[in-house]
Amino acid sequence: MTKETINIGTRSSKLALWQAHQVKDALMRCFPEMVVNIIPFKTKGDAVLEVALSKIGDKGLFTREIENALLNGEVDIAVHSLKDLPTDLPEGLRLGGVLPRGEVRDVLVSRDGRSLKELTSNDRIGTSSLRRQAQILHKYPYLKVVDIRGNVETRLRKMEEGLCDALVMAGAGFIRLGLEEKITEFLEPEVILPAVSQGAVAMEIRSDDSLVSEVVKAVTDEMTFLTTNAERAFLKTIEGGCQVPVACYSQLVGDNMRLTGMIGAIDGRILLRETVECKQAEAQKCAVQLAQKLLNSGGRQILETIR
Ligand SMILES: NCc1[nH]cc(CCC(=O)O)c1CC(=O)O
Repeated sequence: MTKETINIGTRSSKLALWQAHQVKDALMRCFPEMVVNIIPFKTKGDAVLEVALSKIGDKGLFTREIENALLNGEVDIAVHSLKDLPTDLPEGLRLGGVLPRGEVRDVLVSRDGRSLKELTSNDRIGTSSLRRQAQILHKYPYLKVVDIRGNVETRLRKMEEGLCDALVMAGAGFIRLGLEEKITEFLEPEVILPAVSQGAVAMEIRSDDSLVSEVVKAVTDEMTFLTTNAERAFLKTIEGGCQVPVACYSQLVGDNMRLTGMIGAIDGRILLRETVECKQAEAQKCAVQLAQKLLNSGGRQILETIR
C-alpha cells in the first residue's frame, strides 16, 4: 500500500519551487499513479530581506511556516535546501530523505569576468555568509567584503547596480535557476569549503508517518544521505546554523569517508581547518570528533567572540 496523494510544502521562491518540482518528478517516476501537489508558502525569511541574515539569529527563518503546515497535516513533505534546515527539528518532525546532491561548490560571479585571485583591494565582494567572508578574507586579506542579501536574482541586480564588483554564492542555486553561463569561476573546496549540506534537497516529514517515510526513502540517494548527515552531525556539535563561520564537507574516497571541517574568524585572520578519513559506518562519530577537535584547538574562542 502507498499513499494516493502527496502534498509538498515549499517556499515560493523560484529556487524552492524548482527543488519541489525535482521531488515531485522523482516521486512520479517511482509512483506513476500518485497525485503530487505543490503548495507554496511565504516565510519570515522571505519577508525580512533588509536585515543582515547573521543579525536575525533565527534558525528556522525559512522553514517554520512550512513545518507548521506539515505538523497540522496540510502537507506531507516539506522540501527545503538541506542547507537551510536547522540540525534540531521541531518535535514530531524528522529528515525523511534527500535527493542526489547537486553542485556543492560556491561560485564567483564577477562584473567584468575577473577570477577571485585577479580581484584587487579596490574590489568589493558581495555575500551575506560569514562562512564565505571568513574564507575569502583568510586567503585574500586585501579584499573587501560587503553584505548583499536577497535571492539570487536580487543579488545579481545589486551587483549590476554597482553595490559590489563580484558575488560569491552557492553554485547549486545558480545552476538551478538556469544562470550557469553567468558563472565566472567555480571555487574548489580547497579554497572555499562549502556549507554543510550545500547542494542537497531535503524532504522533511512527520516522525510518525511511516507511509510517507517509505515513499521518501524510495527517492532518497543513500550516499547523499550518509555524507550530509555526517556534515550535520558536525554542525550540531558546533551548535551552529547557516549563520556562523563554520563549514564541513564530506565525500567518499574509495571505500572511505573523507571529512574536512573549518571554523574561521570573520576577519579572516584565524582559520582552523582539518581533514580526517574514516570508515563509512563511522562517518557520524568521526564528524562529531572532528568538530570537538576544532572547538578545542581554538574554535570555541573564535565562536565566542562572534556570539
Ligand atoms: N542561503 C540561501 C540559500 N539556500 C540554498 C541556496 C542554494 C542551494 C544550496 O546551496 O543548496 C542558497 C543560496 C546561496 O547560498 O547562494
